[in-house]
Amino acid sequence: MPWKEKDNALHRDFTFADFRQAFAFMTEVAFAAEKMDHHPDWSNVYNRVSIKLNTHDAGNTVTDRDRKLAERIDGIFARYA
Ligand SMILES: C[C@H](O)[C@H](O)[C@H]1CNC2=NC(N)=NC(=O)C2=N1
Repeated sequence: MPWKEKDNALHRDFTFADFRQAFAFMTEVAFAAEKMDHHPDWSNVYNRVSIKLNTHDAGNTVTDRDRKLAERIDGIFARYA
């Protein structure tokens, strides 16, 4: 799973064919985040999405909730590759 753990967070960047694909991915991730009540710190520039995950309630450190959301994000991304 190509996430980098750095500065108490998981990081991964994603690239898509175009903006619409990137935004469709973000929409699916948003629903997964809502379902888990665990939300990403992310940015989007055209066809690129950068995601950072940590747990605010644990003092902005990496917890299993972040690892679980990262897995779900990878599963969603696999359908865009
Ligand atoms: C009130 C709400 O349930 C909490 O703020 C949830 C929401 N989403 C969250 N997302 C993340 N990344 N960390 C949290 O601690 C967290 N807590």
